Amino acid sequence: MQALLAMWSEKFVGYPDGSDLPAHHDHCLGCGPENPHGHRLRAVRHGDGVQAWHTFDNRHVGAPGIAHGGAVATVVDDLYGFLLFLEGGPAVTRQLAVDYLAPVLIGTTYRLDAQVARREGRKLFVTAGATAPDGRPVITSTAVFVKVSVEHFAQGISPDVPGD
Ligand SMILES: CCCCCCCC(=O)SCCNC(=O)CCNC(=O)[C@H](O)C(C)(C)COP(=O)(O)OP(=O)(O)OC[C@H]1O[C@@H](n2cnc3c(N)ncnc32)[C@H](O)[C@@H]1OP(=O)(O)O
Repeated sequence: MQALLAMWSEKFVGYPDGSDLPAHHDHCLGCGPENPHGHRLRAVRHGDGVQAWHTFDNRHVGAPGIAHGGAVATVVDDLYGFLLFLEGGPAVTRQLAVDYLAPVLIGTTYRLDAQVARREGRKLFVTAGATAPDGRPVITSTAVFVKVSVEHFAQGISPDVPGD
């Protein structure tokens, strides 16, 4: 728990516009560099939001040549997680909606953007989208994140799980 507290306090600091944002942790399915099944999403601060460029590979295939919808949702959910570094503290996904406007193709690089649309008490209402190289939107999303204390994450800590 102490290590977790230390990790959070190191990461929830100010990030200038355009700077790289850190992974949530090394084994995070969305962005962890040590997760062999993960997406290794990298994101930067972009104004008051976050931006990423992402390419799905054959580990994430659904229909041939097309990214699995769940994989796309994972990346969008994790992208929202980068907004929390700008908010200054942790929160978790309470509700996530994804509109799939067009197939997300394996091997194509998409631009993803996310921002906080509204804050209400402990809730963050966030929006995101992904754009194809020709500028077409391929997904849009909304979500509700709820701010939590670091103690929330103690529920998942086990000595047998890598990264804990
Ligand atoms: C540092 C983070 C890394 C980010 C990684 C990427 C993101 C993730 O994968 S997070 C992991 C997945 N998410 C989770 O595990 C969260 C599981 N859920 C929980 O733990 C709890 O529901 C928790 C702590 C969020 C809130 O619990 P609880 O305090 O009982 O409140 P709950 O009844 O669920 O509702 C919370 C608020 O959301 C509101 N709410 C719920 N659904 C909706 C909705 N669809 N639209 C609008 N508001 C909603 C509720 O009305 C409530 O509002 P208020 O604060 O005004 O009362």
